[in-house]
Amino acid sequence: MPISRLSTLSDNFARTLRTLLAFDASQDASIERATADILLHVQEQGDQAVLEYTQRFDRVSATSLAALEIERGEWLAALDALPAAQRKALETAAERVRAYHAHQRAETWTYTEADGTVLGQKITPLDRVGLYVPGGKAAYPSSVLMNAIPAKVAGVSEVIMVTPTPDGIRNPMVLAAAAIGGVDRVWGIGGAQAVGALAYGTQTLSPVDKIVGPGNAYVAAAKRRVFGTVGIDMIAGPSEILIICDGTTPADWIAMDLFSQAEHDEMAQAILLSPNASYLDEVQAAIARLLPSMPRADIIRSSLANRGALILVQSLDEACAIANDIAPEHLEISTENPEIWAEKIRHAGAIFLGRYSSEALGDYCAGPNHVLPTSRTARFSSPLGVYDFQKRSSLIHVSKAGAQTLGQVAATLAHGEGLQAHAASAEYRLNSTESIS
Ligand SMILES: NC(=O)c1ccc[n+]([C@@H]2O[C@H](COP(=O)([O-])OP(=O)(O)OC[C@H]3O[C@@H](n4cnc5c(N)ncnc54)[C@H](O)[C@@H]3O)[C@@H](O)[C@H]2O)c1
Ligand SMILES: N[C@H](CO)Cc1c[nH]c[nH+]1
Ligand SMILES: [Zn+2]
Repeated sequence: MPISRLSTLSDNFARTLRTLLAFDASQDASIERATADILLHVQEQGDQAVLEYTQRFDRVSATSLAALEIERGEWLAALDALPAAQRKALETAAERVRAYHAHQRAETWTYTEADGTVLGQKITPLDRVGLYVPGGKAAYPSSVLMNAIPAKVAGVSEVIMVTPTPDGIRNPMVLAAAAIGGVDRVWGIGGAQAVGALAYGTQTLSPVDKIVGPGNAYVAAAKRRVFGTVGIDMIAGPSEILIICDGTTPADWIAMDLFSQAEHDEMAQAILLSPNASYLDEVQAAIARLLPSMPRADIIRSSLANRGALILVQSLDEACAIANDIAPEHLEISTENPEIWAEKIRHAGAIFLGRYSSEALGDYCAGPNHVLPTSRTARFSSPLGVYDFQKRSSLIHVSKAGAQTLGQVAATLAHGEGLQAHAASAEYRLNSTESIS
Protein backbone atom coordinates (compact mmCIF):
# COMPACT_ATOMS: atom_id res chain seq x y z
CA MET A 1 0.00 0.00 0.00
CA PRO A 2 1.70 3.24 -1.05
CA ILE A 3 1.72 5.66 1.85
CA SER A 4 4.78 7.76 2.67
CA ARG A 5 6.88 6.60 5.63
CA LEU A 6 8.85 9.50 7.10
CA SER A 7 11.16 9.91 10.07
CA THR A 8 11.92 13.19 11.80
CA LEU A 9 15.57 12.03 11.93
CA SER A 10 16.00 12.00 8.17
CA ASP A 11 17.89 14.97 6.69
CA ASN A 12 15.13 16.10 4.40
CA PHE A 13 12.22 15.60 6.84
CA ALA A 14 11.26 19.27 7.17
CA ARG A 15 11.26 19.77 3.38
CA THR A 16 9.31 16.58 2.71
CA LEU A 17 6.68 17.46 5.30
CA ARG A 18 6.30 20.95 3.82
CA THR A 19 5.76 19.47 0.36
CA LEU A 20 3.16 17.11 1.72
CA LEU A 21 1.28 19.94 3.42
CA ALA A 22 2.02 22.68 0.92
CA PHE A 23 -0.64 21.70 -1.52
CA ASP A 24 -3.44 24.09 -0.77
CA ALA A 25 -6.23 22.91 -2.99
CA SER A 26 -8.03 26.22 -2.96
CA GLN A 27 -4.87 27.90 -4.26
CA ASP A 28 -4.25 25.46 -7.10
CA ALA A 29 -3.88 27.53 -10.27
CA SER A 30 -6.23 25.58 -12.52
CA ILE A 31 -8.94 25.46 -9.84
CA GLU A 32 -8.48 29.19 -9.27
CA ARG A 33 -8.88 29.96 -12.98
CA ALA A 34 -11.97 27.78 -13.36
CA THR A 35 -13.53 29.29 -10.24
CA ALA A 36 -12.87 32.87 -11.32
CA ASP A 37 -14.49 32.11 -14.65
CA ILE A 38 -17.57 30.55 -13.09
CA LEU A 39 -18.03 33.47 -10.67
CA LEU A 40 -17.69 36.02 -13.46
CA HIS A 41 -20.35 34.29 -15.55
CA VAL A 42 -22.71 34.02 -12.61
CA GLN A 43 -22.23 37.70 -11.86
CA GLU A 44 -22.88 38.67 -15.49
CA GLN A 45 -25.60 36.22 -16.47
CA GLY A 46 -27.26 35.19 -13.21
CA ASP A 47 -29.78 32.35 -13.48
CA GLN A 48 -28.66 31.21 -16.90
CA ALA A 49 -25.03 30.70 -15.85
CA VAL A 50 -25.96 28.87 -12.64
CA LEU A 51 -28.29 26.64 -14.62
CA GLU A 52 -25.70 25.83 -17.30
CA TYR A 53 -22.95 25.00 -14.80
CA THR A 54 -25.37 22.85 -12.83
CA GLN A 55 -26.35 20.98 -16.00
CA ARG A 56 -22.67 20.52 -16.87
CA PHE A 57 -21.13 19.58 -13.52
CA ASP A 58 -24.06 17.88 -11.80
CA ARG A 59 -25.78 16.47 -14.88
CA VAL A 60 -29.12 17.97 -13.87
CA SER A 61 -31.67 18.46 -16.64
CA ALA A 62 -33.75 21.35 -15.20
CA THR A 63 -34.65 24.13 -17.63
CA SER A 64 -34.85 27.01 -15.14
CA LEU A 65 -33.18 27.94 -11.88
CA ALA A 66 -36.60 28.14 -10.24
CA ALA A 67 -37.05 24.43 -10.97
CA LEU A 68 -33.97 23.75 -8.82
CA GLU A 69 -35.61 25.05 -5.68
CA ILE A 70 -36.59 22.11 -3.49
CA GLU A 71 -39.90 22.94 -1.85
CA ARG A 72 -40.55 22.51 1.86
CA GLY A 73 -43.26 19.92 1.11
CA GLU A 74 -40.57 17.66 -0.34
CA TRP A 75 -38.36 17.93 2.76
CA LEU A 76 -41.29 17.21 5.05
CA ALA A 77 -42.26 14.21 2.94
CA ALA A 78 -38.64 13.02 3.09
CA LEU A 79 -38.70 13.37 6.88
CA ASP A 80 -41.96 11.43 7.14
CA ALA A 81 -40.66 8.65 4.90
CA LEU A 82 -37.31 8.29 6.65
CA PRO A 83 -36.67 4.90 8.34
CA ALA A 84 -37.27 5.31 12.07
CA ALA A 85 -33.63 4.59 13.01
CA GLN A 86 -32.31 7.28 10.66
CA ARG A 87 -34.85 9.82 11.88
CA LYS A 88 -34.00 9.06 15.50
CA ALA A 89 -30.26 9.37 14.79
CA LEU A 90 -30.75 12.73 13.04
CA GLU A 91 -32.93 14.01 15.88
CA THR A 92 -30.47 12.83 18.54
CA ALA A 93 -27.56 14.44 16.70
CA ALA A 94 -29.56 17.67 16.24
CA GLU A 95 -30.40 17.80 19.93
CA ARG A 96 -26.77 17.32 20.97
CA VAL A 97 -25.53 19.90 18.46
CA ARG A 98 -28.17 22.37 19.69
CA ALA A 99 -27.27 21.82 23.36
CA TYR A 100 -23.57 22.36 22.67
CA HIS A 101 -24.11 25.49 20.58
CA ALA A 102 -26.49 27.04 23.11
CA HIS A 103 -23.38 27.59 25.26
CA GLN A 104 -21.88 29.79 22.54
CA ARG A 105 -24.67 32.35 22.32
CA ALA A 106 -23.36 35.80 23.18
CA GLU A 107 -25.65 38.34 24.82
CA THR A 108 -25.72 42.12 24.66
CA TRP A 109 -23.85 43.66 27.61
CA THR A 110 -23.42 47.16 29.05
CA TYR A 111 -21.72 48.77 32.03
CA THR A 112 -22.15 52.18 33.62
CA GLU A 113 -19.28 54.46 34.62
CA ALA A 114 -19.32 56.66 37.74
CA ASP A 115 -20.43 59.77 35.76
CA GLY A 116 -23.38 57.91 34.24
CA THR A 117 -21.80 57.11 30.87
CA VAL A 118 -23.03 53.76 29.55
CA LEU A 119 -20.85 51.61 27.31
CA GLY A 120 -21.58 48.22 25.86
CA GLN A 121 -21.89 45.81 22.99
CA LYS A 122 -25.14 45.00 21.20
CA ILE A 123 -25.48 41.53 19.67
CA THR A 124 -27.56 41.15 16.51
CA PRO A 125 -28.11 38.00 14.46
CA LEU A 126 -27.38 38.21 10.74
CA ASP A 127 -30.45 38.74 8.55
CA ARG A 128 -29.89 36.24 5.76
CA VAL A 129 -27.24 33.57 5.45
CA GLY A 130 -26.35 30.95 2.86
CA LEU A 131 -25.37 27.46 3.99
CA TYR A 132 -23.21 25.44 1.64
CA VAL A 133 -23.84 21.73 2.17
CA PRO A 134 -21.46 19.61 0.09
CA GLY A 135 -22.90 16.87 -2.07
CA GLY A 136 -20.60 15.95 -4.96
CA LYS A 137 -18.90 12.75 -3.83
CA ALA A 138 -21.03 12.04 -0.76
CA ALA A 139 -24.24 13.42 0.74
CA TYR A 140 -23.89 15.25 4.06
CA PRO A 141 -27.06 15.40 6.20
CA SER A 142 -24.76 15.91 9.18
CA SER A 143 -23.39 19.09 7.57
CA VAL A 144 -26.95 20.41 7.23
CA LEU A 145 -27.33 20.17 11.01
CA MET A 146 -23.85 21.56 11.71
CA ASN A 147 -24.56 24.62 9.55
CA ALA A 148 -28.23 25.26 10.26
CA ILE A 149 -28.42 24.73 14.01
CA PRO A 150 -25.89 27.40 15.08
CA ALA A 151 -27.56 29.83 12.65
CA LYS A 152 -30.93 29.21 14.25
CA VAL A 153 -29.52 29.31 17.80
CA ALA A 154 -28.10 32.74 16.89
CA GLY A 155 -31.54 33.87 15.68
CA VAL A 156 -30.86 34.29 11.94
CA SER A 157 -34.20 34.99 10.29
CA GLU A 158 -33.55 33.56 6.82
CA VAL A 159 -31.39 30.50 6.32
CA ILE A 160 -30.91 29.53 2.66
CA MET A 161 -29.29 26.17 1.95
CA VAL A 162 -27.62 25.12 -1.29
CA THR A 163 -26.47 21.59 -2.03
CA PRO A 164 -25.66 19.89 -5.32
CA THR A 165 -27.87 17.02 -6.50
CA PRO A 166 -25.64 15.01 -8.86
CA ASP A 167 -27.71 13.44 -11.67
CA GLY A 168 -30.73 15.22 -10.22
CA ILE A 169 -30.88 12.81 -7.26
CA ARG A 170 -32.14 14.54 -4.13
CA ASN A 171 -30.88 12.81 -1.00
CA PRO A 172 -33.84 12.22 1.36
CA MET A 173 -31.70 12.32 4.51
CA VAL A 174 -30.28 15.71 3.50
CA LEU A 175 -33.80 17.04 2.96
CA ALA A 176 -35.02 15.55 6.24
CA ALA A 177 -32.07 17.20 8.01
CA ALA A 178 -33.08 20.55 6.49
CA ALA A 179 -36.53 20.13 8.05
CA ILE A 180 -35.07 19.15 11.44
CA GLY A 181 -32.42 21.89 11.35
CA GLY A 182 -34.95 24.68 10.68
CA VAL A 183 -33.68 25.73 7.24
CA ASP A 184 -35.96 28.20 5.43
CA ARG A 185 -35.30 27.45 1.74
CA VAL A 186 -33.29 24.83 -0.17
CA TRP A 187 -31.79 24.96 -3.67
CA GLY A 188 -30.32 21.99 -5.49
CA ILE A 189 -27.23 23.75 -6.75
CA GLY A 190 -23.58 23.39 -5.75
CA GLY A 191 -19.97 24.26 -6.50
CA ALA A 192 -18.59 27.71 -7.28
CA GLN A 193 -21.80 28.61 -9.17
CA ALA A 194 -23.88 28.17 -6.02
CA VAL A 195 -21.44 30.30 -4.01
CA GLY A 196 -21.64 32.96 -6.75
CA ALA A 197 -25.45 32.87 -6.78
CA LEU A 198 -25.58 33.35 -3.00
CA ALA A 199 -23.00 36.13 -3.04
CA TYR A 200 -24.16 38.19 -6.03
CA GLY A 201 -27.78 37.12 -6.28
CA THR A 202 -29.45 36.20 -9.57
CA GLN A 203 -32.84 36.98 -11.12
CA THR A 204 -34.33 34.19 -8.98
CA LEU A 205 -32.15 33.97 -5.90
CA SER A 206 -31.62 37.01 -3.63
CA PRO A 207 -28.11 37.55 -2.28
CA VAL A 208 -27.23 36.64 1.30
CA ASP A 209 -25.07 38.47 3.83
CA LYS A 210 -22.72 35.60 4.67
CA ILE A 211 -21.88 32.19 3.23
CA VAL A 212 -20.79 29.39 5.55
CA GLY A 213 -20.03 25.71 5.22
CA PRO A 214 -17.50 23.28 3.87
CA GLY A 215 -16.95 22.11 0.33
CA ASN A 216 -14.41 20.88 -2.16
CA ALA A 217 -11.56 22.92 -3.62
CA TYR A 218 -13.87 24.84 -6.01
CA VAL A 219 -16.17 25.82 -3.18
CA ALA A 220 -13.26 26.88 -0.96
CA ALA A 221 -11.73 28.94 -3.79
CA ALA A 222 -15.09 30.57 -4.56
CA LYS A 223 -15.68 31.52 -0.93
CA ARG A 224 -12.25 33.10 -0.77
CA ARG A 225 -13.06 35.14 -3.88
CA VAL A 226 -16.50 36.41 -2.83
CA PHE A 227 -15.29 37.47 0.61
CA GLY A 228 -15.89 41.20 0.90
CA THR A 229 -19.08 41.08 -1.15
CA VAL A 230 -20.38 38.77 1.56
CA GLY A 231 -18.92 37.50 4.80
CA ILE A 232 -17.56 33.97 4.97
CA ASP A 233 -16.90 31.76 7.95
CA MET A 234 -13.50 30.27 7.06
CA ILE A 235 -11.77 28.12 4.50
CA ALA A 236 -13.23 24.66 5.22
CA GLY A 237 -11.86 22.59 2.36
CA PRO A 238 -10.93 18.93 1.94
CA SER A 239 -10.91 17.05 5.25
CA GLU A 240 -7.79 16.39 7.33
CA ILE A 241 -6.93 14.13 10.25
CA LEU A 242 -3.70 14.05 12.23
CA ILE A 243 -3.32 11.29 14.82
CA ILE A 244 -0.76 11.20 17.60
CA CYS A 245 -0.56 7.65 18.96
CA ASP A 246 1.71 6.21 21.63
CA GLY A 247 1.49 2.81 19.94
CA THR A 248 -0.98 1.04 22.20
CA THR A 249 -4.33 1.75 20.47
CA PRO A 250 -5.40 -1.22 18.29
CA ALA A 251 -3.80 -0.66 14.89
CA ASP A 252 -7.08 -1.39 13.09
CA TRP A 253 -8.79 1.45 14.96
CA ILE A 254 -6.15 3.92 13.89
CA ALA A 255 -6.11 2.66 10.29
CA MET A 256 -9.88 3.12 10.12
CA ASP A 257 -9.65 6.61 11.65
CA LEU A 258 -7.20 7.53 8.87
CA PHE A 259 -9.60 6.05 6.28
CA SER A 260 -12.52 7.95 7.79
CA GLN A 261 -11.18 11.26 6.54
CA ALA A 262 -9.33 9.90 3.49
CA GLU A 263 -12.63 8.56 2.13
CA HIS A 264 -14.04 12.08 1.79
CA ASP A 265 -11.91 13.19 -1.13
CA GLU A 266 -8.74 12.35 -3.05
CA MET A 267 -7.46 15.67 -1.70
CA ALA A 268 -8.16 14.79 1.95
CA GLN A 269 -5.12 14.42 4.22
CA ALA A 270 -4.53 11.67 6.82
CA ILE A 271 -1.29 11.55 8.85
CA LEU A 272 -0.18 9.41 11.82
CA LEU A 273 2.64 10.40 14.22
CA SER A 274 4.06 7.79 16.57
CA PRO A 275 7.35 7.27 18.42
CA ASN A 276 7.00 3.50 17.91
CA ALA A 277 8.36 2.23 14.57
CA SER A 278 6.95 -1.28 14.87
CA TYR A 279 3.51 0.22 15.61
CA LEU A 280 3.72 2.19 12.36
CA ASP A 281 4.45 -1.15 10.62
CA GLU A 282 1.34 -2.62 12.25
CA VAL A 283 -0.83 0.29 11.12
CA GLN A 284 0.59 0.04 7.60
CA ALA A 285 -0.27 -3.68 7.55
CA ALA A 286 -3.78 -2.91 8.86
CA ILE A 287 -4.25 -0.35 6.09
CA ALA A 288 -3.26 -2.91 3.45
CA ARG A 289 -5.55 -5.55 4.94
CA LEU A 290 -8.61 -3.35 5.51
CA LEU A 291 -8.52 -1.17 2.42
CA PRO A 292 -9.77 -3.66 -0.20
CA SER A 293 -13.04 -4.12 1.68
CA MET A 294 -13.83 -0.41 1.77
CA PRO A 295 -16.52 0.72 -0.70
CA ARG A 296 -14.60 3.96 -1.26
CA ALA A 297 -11.23 2.21 -1.55
CA ASP A 298 -10.23 4.15 -4.67
CA ILE A 299 -10.68 7.55 -3.03
CA ILE A 300 -8.92 6.37 0.14
CA ARG A 301 -6.02 4.91 -1.83
CA SER A 302 -5.47 8.16 -3.78
CA SER A 303 -5.76 10.31 -0.69
CA LEU A 304 -3.29 8.19 1.32
CA ALA A 305 -0.87 7.85 -1.57
CA ASN A 306 -0.81 11.54 -2.47
CA ARG A 307 -1.25 13.28 0.85
CA GLY A 308 -1.00 10.67 3.63
CA ALA A 309 2.01 9.74 5.80
CA LEU A 310 3.08 7.55 8.69
CA ILE A 311 5.73 9.51 10.56
CA LEU A 312 8.21 8.19 13.12
CA VAL A 313 8.83 10.84 15.79
CA GLN A 314 11.40 10.82 18.61
CA SER A 315 8.89 11.55 21.35
CA LEU A 316 5.29 12.59 21.98
CA ASP A 317 6.65 16.07 22.75
CA GLU A 318 8.03 16.23 19.25
CA ALA A 319 4.70 14.94 17.90
CA CYS A 320 2.92 17.87 19.59
CA ALA A 321 5.36 20.36 18.06
CA ILE A 322 4.72 18.89 14.59
CA ALA A 323 0.97 18.97 15.22
CA ASN A 324 1.17 22.68 16.03
CA ASP A 325 3.05 23.27 12.80
CA ILE A 326 0.51 21.30 10.73
CA ALA A 327 -2.46 22.96 12.51
CA PRO A 328 -4.79 20.15 11.40
CA GLU A 329 -8.53 20.31 11.05
CA HIS A 330 -8.87 17.28 13.38
CA LEU A 331 -6.30 16.05 15.87
CA GLU A 332 -6.72 12.71 17.65
CA ILE A 333 -4.51 12.21 20.71
CA SER A 334 -4.70 8.45 21.11
CA THR A 335 -2.44 7.99 24.15
CA GLU A 336 -2.43 7.39 27.89
CA ASN A 337 -3.24 10.63 29.74
CA PRO A 338 -4.13 12.57 26.59
CA GLU A 339 -4.78 15.76 28.62
CA ILE A 340 -1.04 16.12 29.22
CA TRP A 341 -0.41 16.30 25.47
CA ALA A 342 -3.53 18.35 24.73
CA GLU A 343 -2.11 21.12 26.91
CA LYS A 344 0.75 21.44 24.47
CA ILE A 345 -1.55 21.82 21.44
CA ARG A 346 -2.16 25.36 20.26
CA HIS A 347 -3.35 24.90 16.67
CA ALA A 348 -6.07 22.41 15.72
CA GLY A 349 -9.70 22.79 14.62
CA ALA A 350 -10.91 20.05 16.99
CA ILE A 351 -8.95 17.97 19.51
CA PHE A 352 -10.15 14.43 20.24
CA LEU A 353 -8.74 13.05 23.49
CA GLY A 354 -8.26 9.39 24.28
CA ARG A 355 -8.64 6.12 22.45
CA TYR A 356 -12.45 6.14 22.46
CA SER A 357 -12.88 9.62 20.96
CA SER A 358 -12.86 8.63 17.32
CA GLU A 359 -13.05 11.59 15.01
CA ALA A 360 -16.16 10.09 13.37
CA LEU A 361 -18.14 10.74 16.57
CA GLY A 362 -17.31 14.44 16.19
CA ASP A 363 -18.41 14.33 12.56
CA TYR A 364 -21.91 13.26 13.51
CA CYS A 365 -23.12 13.61 17.01
CA ALA A 366 -20.69 14.50 19.82
CA GLY A 367 -22.09 18.05 19.75
CA PRO A 368 -19.25 20.38 18.65
CA ASN A 369 -19.34 21.59 15.06
CA HIS A 370 -17.72 19.53 12.32
CA VAL A 371 -17.23 22.53 10.03
CA LEU A 372 -13.62 23.28 10.86
CA PRO A 373 -10.69 25.22 9.42
CA THR A 374 -8.44 23.28 7.03
CA SER A 375 -5.14 23.92 5.16
CA ARG A 376 -3.33 25.19 8.30
CA THR A 377 -5.92 27.95 8.83
CA ALA A 378 -6.55 26.60 12.36
CA ARG A 379 -3.62 28.89 13.25
CA PHE A 380 -6.12 31.76 13.07
CA SER A 381 -9.62 30.33 12.50
CA SER A 382 -12.08 28.54 14.79
CA PRO A 383 -14.84 25.97 14.34
CA LEU A 384 -18.11 27.21 12.84
CA GLY A 385 -20.23 28.45 15.72
CA VAL A 386 -23.09 30.66 16.85
CA TYR A 387 -20.59 33.55 16.86
CA ASP A 388 -20.37 33.27 13.06
CA PHE A 389 -24.05 34.20 12.83
CA GLN A 390 -24.01 37.04 15.34
CA LYS A 391 -22.44 40.42 14.91
CA ARG A 392 -21.53 43.06 17.41
CA SER A 393 -22.25 46.79 17.50
CA SER A 394 -20.60 49.04 20.05
CA LEU A 395 -22.93 51.06 22.31
CA ILE A 396 -21.83 54.49 23.54
CA HIS A 397 -24.17 56.67 25.63
CA VAL A 398 -22.12 59.51 27.12
CA SER A 399 -23.63 61.47 30.02
CA LYS A 400 -23.37 65.28 30.24
CA ALA A 401 -20.69 64.84 32.94
CA GLY A 402 -18.85 62.24 30.86
CA ALA A 403 -18.78 64.62 27.88
CA GLN A 404 -16.70 67.07 29.98
CA THR A 405 -13.85 64.64 30.68
CA LEU A 406 -13.99 62.71 27.42
CA GLY A 407 -14.43 65.95 25.45
CA GLN A 408 -11.08 67.28 26.69
CA VAL A 409 -9.24 64.04 25.91
CA ALA A 410 -10.82 63.78 22.46
CA ALA A 411 -10.20 67.45 21.60
CA THR A 412 -6.53 67.20 22.58
CA LEU A 413 -6.05 64.09 20.42
CA ALA A 414 -8.02 65.63 17.54
CA HIS A 415 -5.88 68.80 17.56
CA GLY A 416 -2.85 66.52 17.57
CA GLU A 417 -4.16 64.81 14.43
CA GLY A 418 -4.97 68.16 12.82
CA LEU A 419 -8.67 67.29 12.62
CA GLN A 420 -10.33 70.52 13.74
CA ALA A 421 -13.93 69.46 13.17
CA HIS A 422 -13.43 66.47 15.43
CA ALA A 423 -11.98 68.77 18.11
CA ALA A 424 -14.82 71.28 17.79
CA SER A 425 -17.45 68.56 17.86
CA ALA A 426 -16.10 67.43 21.25
CA GLU A 427 -15.55 71.00 22.51
CA TYR A 428 -19.12 72.18 21.74
CA ARG A 429 -20.24 69.85 24.49
CA LEU A 430 -17.73 71.13 27.10
CA ASN A 431 -19.31 73.40 29.72
CA SER A 432 -22.43 73.49 27.59
CA THR A 433 -25.22 75.69 28.97
CA GLU A 434 -27.81 73.66 27.05
CA SER A 435 -30.38 72.16 29.36
CA ILE A 436 -30.72 68.99 27.25
CA SER A 437 -29.75 65.75 28.97
N1 LIG B 1 -13.93 20.98 6.55
C1 LIG B 1 -15.14 20.52 6.81
O1 LIG B 1 -15.74 20.90 7.80
C2 LIG B 1 -15.79 19.54 5.87
C3 LIG B 1 -17.05 18.93 6.19
C4 LIG B 1 -17.64 18.05 5.27
C5 LIG B 1 -17.01 17.83 4.05
N2 LIG B 1 -15.81 18.42 3.80
C6 LIG B 1 -15.15 18.33 2.52
O2 LIG B 1 -16.07 18.83 1.58
C7 LIG B 1 -15.73 18.30 0.33
C8 LIG B 1 -16.99 17.84 -0.39
O3 LIG B 1 -16.65 17.72 -1.74
P1 LIG B 1 -17.64 17.12 -2.81
O4 LIG B 1 -16.92 17.18 -4.09
O5 LIG B 1 -18.16 15.82 -2.32
O6 LIG B 1 -18.91 18.10 -2.82
P2 LIG B 1 -19.04 19.69 -3.09
O7 LIG B 1 -20.49 19.97 -2.95
O8 LIG B 1 -18.11 20.46 -2.25
O9 LIG B 1 -18.61 19.91 -4.59
C9 LIG B 1 -19.41 19.45 -5.67
C10 LIG B 1 -19.46 20.53 -6.72
O10 LIG B 1 -18.14 20.82 -7.18
C11 LIG B 1 -18.23 21.33 -8.48
N3 LIG B 1 -17.21 20.71 -9.35
C12 LIG B 1 -16.85 19.41 -9.39
N4 LIG B 1 -15.93 19.23 -10.37
C13 LIG B 1 -15.74 20.44 -10.95
C14 LIG B 1 -14.90 20.92 -12.02
N5 LIG B 1 -14.09 20.09 -12.67
N6 LIG B 1 -14.96 22.21 -12.33
C15 LIG B 1 -15.77 23.06 -11.64
N7 LIG B 1 -16.57 22.67 -10.65
C16 LIG B 1 -16.56 21.39 -10.30
C17 LIG B 1 -19.59 21.00 -9.02
O11 LIG B 1 -20.30 22.18 -9.18
C18 LIG B 1 -20.25 20.16 -7.93
O12 LIG B 1 -21.59 20.53 -7.75
C19 LIG B 1 -14.73 17.19 0.57
O13 LIG B 1 -13.46 17.69 0.22
C20 LIG B 1 -14.82 16.94 2.05
O14 LIG B 1 -13.57 16.52 2.56
C21 LIG B 1 -15.22 19.29 4.66
N1 LIG C 1 -15.18 15.02 8.45
C1 LIG C 1 -15.98 16.06 7.84
C2 LIG C 1 -15.34 17.38 8.20
O1 LIG C 1 -14.06 17.44 7.73
C3 LIG C 1 -17.40 16.08 8.29
C4 LIG C 1 -18.20 14.87 7.95
C5 LIG C 1 -19.50 14.81 7.63
N2 LIG C 1 -19.83 13.52 7.44
C6 LIG C 1 -18.78 12.80 7.68
N3 LIG C 1 -17.77 13.63 7.97
ZN1 LIG D 1 -15.74 13.00 8.08
